[in-house]
Amino acid sequence: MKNTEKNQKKAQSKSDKNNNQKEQLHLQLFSIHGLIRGQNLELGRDADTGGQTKYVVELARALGELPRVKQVDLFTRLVDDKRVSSDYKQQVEEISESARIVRIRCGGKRYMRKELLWPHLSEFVDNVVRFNKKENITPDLLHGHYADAGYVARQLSKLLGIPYVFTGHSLGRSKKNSLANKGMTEKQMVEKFNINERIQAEEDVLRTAAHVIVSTNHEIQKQYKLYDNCERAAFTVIPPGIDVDKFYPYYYDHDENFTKPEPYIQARDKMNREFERFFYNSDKPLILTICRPDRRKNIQGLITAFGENKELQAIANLAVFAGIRKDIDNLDENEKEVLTEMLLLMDKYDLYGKMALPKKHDPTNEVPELFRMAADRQGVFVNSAFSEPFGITLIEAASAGVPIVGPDDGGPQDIVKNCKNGILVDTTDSKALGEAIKNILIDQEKWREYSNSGVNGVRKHYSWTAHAETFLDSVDGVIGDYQKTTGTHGVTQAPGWRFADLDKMLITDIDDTLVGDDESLEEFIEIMEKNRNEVGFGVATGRSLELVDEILKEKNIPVPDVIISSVGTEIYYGPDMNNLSMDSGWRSHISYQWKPDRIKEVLSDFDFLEPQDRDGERDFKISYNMDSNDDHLAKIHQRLTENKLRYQLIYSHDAYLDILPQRASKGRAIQYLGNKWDIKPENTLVSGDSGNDYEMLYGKRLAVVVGNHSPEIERLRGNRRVYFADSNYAAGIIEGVKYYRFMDV
Ligand SMILES: O=c1ccn([C@@H]2O[C@H](COP(=O)(O)OP(=O)(O)O[C@H]3O[C@H](CO)[C@@H](O)[C@H](O)[C@H]3O)[C@@H](O)[C@H]2O)c(=O)[nH]1
Ligand SMILES: O=P(O)(O)OC[C@H]1O[C@](O)(CO)[C@@H](O)[C@@H]1O
Repeated sequence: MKNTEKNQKKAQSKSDKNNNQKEQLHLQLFSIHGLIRGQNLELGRDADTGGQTKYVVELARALGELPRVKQVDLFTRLVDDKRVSSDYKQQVEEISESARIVRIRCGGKRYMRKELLWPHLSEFVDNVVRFNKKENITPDLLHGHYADAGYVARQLSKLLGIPYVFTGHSLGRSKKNSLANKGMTEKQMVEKFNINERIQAEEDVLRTAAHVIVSTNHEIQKQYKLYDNCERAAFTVIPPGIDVDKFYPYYYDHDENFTKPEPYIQARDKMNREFERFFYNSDKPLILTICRPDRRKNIQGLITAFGENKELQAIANLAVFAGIRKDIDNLDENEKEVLTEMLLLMDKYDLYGKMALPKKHDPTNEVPELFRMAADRQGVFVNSAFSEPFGITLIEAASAGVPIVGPDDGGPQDIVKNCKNGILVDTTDSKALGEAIKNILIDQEKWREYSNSGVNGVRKHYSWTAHAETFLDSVDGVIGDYQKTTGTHGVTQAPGWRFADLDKMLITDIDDTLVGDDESLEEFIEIMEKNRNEVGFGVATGRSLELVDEILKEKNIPVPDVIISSVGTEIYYGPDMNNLSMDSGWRSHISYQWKPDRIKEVLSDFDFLEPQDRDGERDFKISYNMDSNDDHLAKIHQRLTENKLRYQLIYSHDAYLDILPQRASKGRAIQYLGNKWDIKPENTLVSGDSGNDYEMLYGKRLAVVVGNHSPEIERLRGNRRVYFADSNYAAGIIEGVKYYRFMDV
């Protein structure tokens, strides 16, 4: 299908969608950290696998069940690492008829903690763009989960012209405050958690997301209120749901007509045996906690509360399920600290025989069963976190019929208001925590009341089906927002609208290639415009963006679809010269090991280098004037390598020296564009005239060297995919276009 037709159809289908609410939707969810799969989630495996992991899988399934939804893609990171299951290296995993997990490469193959993923997020964005183009998908809505996926969804939204919504799960500013209260310095937080980048991403998301979905009102009032852009965000409160079939009430087991599923029978048996290993008397009421081994969960507070309260120790046992571990020594520093402190406290209060710290458990069958075991033993579930954005464990406990004790800060306040299933306390006060637990344990009537109303409250307030329906209702208007960004010809400013359908592009150098002869330039423009629907038009030049603008205006050249400027260090998308969008993925790609200040510093004593005026300098280009002298170049190379700096030197016209990041060049920028938008090198025609075009002309692309080329480019002659035109300037490009039969002439 011709691209004009494709674009029209696409615009038509989008406007149909806006008019016909019954049109089926394609939703894309993002939760980057990895270790997400359809079955047997490894919750609590580490600090990054917990409530959010479960939330996104269950949300994807629930959305996929709605009649109005055609497809849900849940994107996460592809991990190919012997230390984790091979399930995580499968690119696509169907998790229901209309929902699937799509795994995307970014930052190599190894599994890594989420804070280390920030430098690689642009790669994630680019690979999603490519995946969608290959699969011919134009999603209707993007949904980022957690700050990093918020960043990804925002970038995709800009590139593709599609609205996005955001769910935070846990917020950087709250974490920063709580770490500061614990005595951590800002420097440590930046080093360990990349906290400021995360907070900046959250601020940006609040400014630009179409909706911010939160689980509770408290999240808005107490957590998002800490953000400068809070007032600009459109919040929607929708609590998550729970699988009530899995977390069924404990008393079902006592009904002779109920057939307990086999996996739960086995799970109970196994957990009973586990308790036998730890407890003197494992029939005593059980104080249960299940959480990630994260300092914020304040497990130490709970052990202290139990340790300090002899009465509590006399009436109950404490079981702490804090993730899964083999060897604490091999864990990440934060988890290691939490677990070590737990063991030290157990020893300090001599809790042997009264406290269990099992090394592993299975979140799929054993966790639901553990809640029921706690209920059967007339126990209590405790979430002792300092604060909790929501607290899925509290609704799991409610659903199974265990009363709860939780923090009087955050989501638990909404949960207890709805479910009336327990007591909230200041969890930093270990005495109060211990007393609250004891008060439920010793009061049978209260226990039963909390247990029953928890079971009923969860079924009334926390359903994934209701969540998914409310979600769709609230984003309905947003999906219609396409039109707001639609330009006069039905094409939006977002490059995705143009590039998602393009299979071919022509990219040319400007000076002495595209311009030089006005007559043939005019002819070239005519040909290009005639083919513009099928073929993207780009320029790749040493000029800065401002100078590109100047020459385009001077020569009446239509605004290209893409401008690669400043020797390949910047990529911009048209079509509106006053509103170009920069490719931030490219920016982030070339920023790798780029240390401009350090470069300037180590070269500062070379008096043969004269810095060019500030106009010549860009974020990714340092420019000097320098007389021709081989010795000078050698000295610069030596100085930069001695200082272990990564760079490229481009010396031109025997006068100008540009120092660029190692990864930047016109050729690599074109290759990057081809990869991102899935345009094959064989469908990319490039043209140039001089030495600084050499690297973009060499390779698999269809290259055209214009007749008026400089001698240094002669070395390309004889290459299969390099055509040397006889004609000069734009006429040479036209000759090359004809030679390759690249487009209608
Ligand atoms: O060793 C463990 C630890 C946790 N879990 C499970 O993991 C989930 C934990 O969820 P939650 O209690 O909500 O805590 P977080 O992991 O901290 O989740 C974050 O994201 C959730 C979803 O938005 C919010 O409810 C939380 O407040 C927020 O901190 C629950 O299903 C637990 O049963 C296990 O199975 N085993
Ligand atoms: O401590 P943080 O960085 O706020 O993150 C909380 C973590 O808990 C999770 O719920 C784990 O699934 C994720 O949201 C996140 O990885």
